[in-house]
Amino acid sequence: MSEAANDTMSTSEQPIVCEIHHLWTEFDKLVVHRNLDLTLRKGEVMALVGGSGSGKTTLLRHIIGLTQPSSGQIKLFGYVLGKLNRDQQRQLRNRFGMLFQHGALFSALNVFDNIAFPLRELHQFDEDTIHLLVMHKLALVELEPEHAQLLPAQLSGGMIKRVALARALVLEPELLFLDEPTAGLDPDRSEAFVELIQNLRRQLGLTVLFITHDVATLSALADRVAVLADQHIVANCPIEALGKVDHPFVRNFFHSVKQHLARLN
Ligand SMILES: Nc1ncnc2c1ncn2[C@@H]1O[C@H](COP(=O)(O)OP(=O)(O)OP(=O)(O)O)[C@@H](O)[C@H]1O
Repeated sequence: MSEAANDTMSTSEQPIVCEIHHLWTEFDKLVVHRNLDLTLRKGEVMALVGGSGSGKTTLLRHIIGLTQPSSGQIKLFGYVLGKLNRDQQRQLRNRFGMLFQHGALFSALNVFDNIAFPLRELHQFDEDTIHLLVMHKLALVELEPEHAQLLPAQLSGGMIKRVALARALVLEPELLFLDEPTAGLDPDRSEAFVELIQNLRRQLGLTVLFITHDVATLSALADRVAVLADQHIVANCPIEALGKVDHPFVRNFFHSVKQHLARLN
């Protein structure tokens, strides 16, 4: 269980941040989501797990409004996606940050300009303020000021994730989405990145939804685990409670979690 889990035992009384009802996604004849429901509350750190191709990234893309489901409803902070005017969309967009699996940094922009990008798009801040905000976020993700001038091609995998995280945090979002935050990192870097997210969660009180295949990342970070299988959420509970769920994917998955926890003890 994550060390922050005790602090969030009362999250069942917290406001709902993201609510998904009766969601269907179909690509031609392929049904990816069938009547899927999911609720995420303020302050929760939820892992979304499922087999390869089960529809995790597609779901995340729907939640952040990059793509639309075939039917069903997604509410973020109480707003129904698809029913917002441009201003509301922009305001909503500024309340969450997204860390894409491979960082999705702009290769032609240096670290500073990558992190500054969402700020400059707002047209609200002068360059002195942007400088302060960017350098603050760089320090927050434990990178050095001199890293600001480097191009993405000059960064290690772990540094790319940190810069992408700084960019995701630059507008001070309440909600953070992470797609495979530790994929591609060696175990040491992966552990360091998990620690960074734990620290940020404590400092910023973030709500987090993250996709992972990595049992170590999941065990260290998640308060709850939502399991996507058979086109819908078959379990949504604290890690320990997964053992009570009678589903073949969940059984196998829980077995790997237990093995991991046994290795730690
Ligand atoms: N735009 C699209 N058009 C057609 N099929 C798609 C599209 N996007 C995703 N799919 C299909 O939807 C299914 C779910 O894909 P998705 O990437 O969401 O799975 P995932 O659970 O994130 O997988 P992984 O863990 O391997 O990253 C896959 O079969 C994929 O091929």
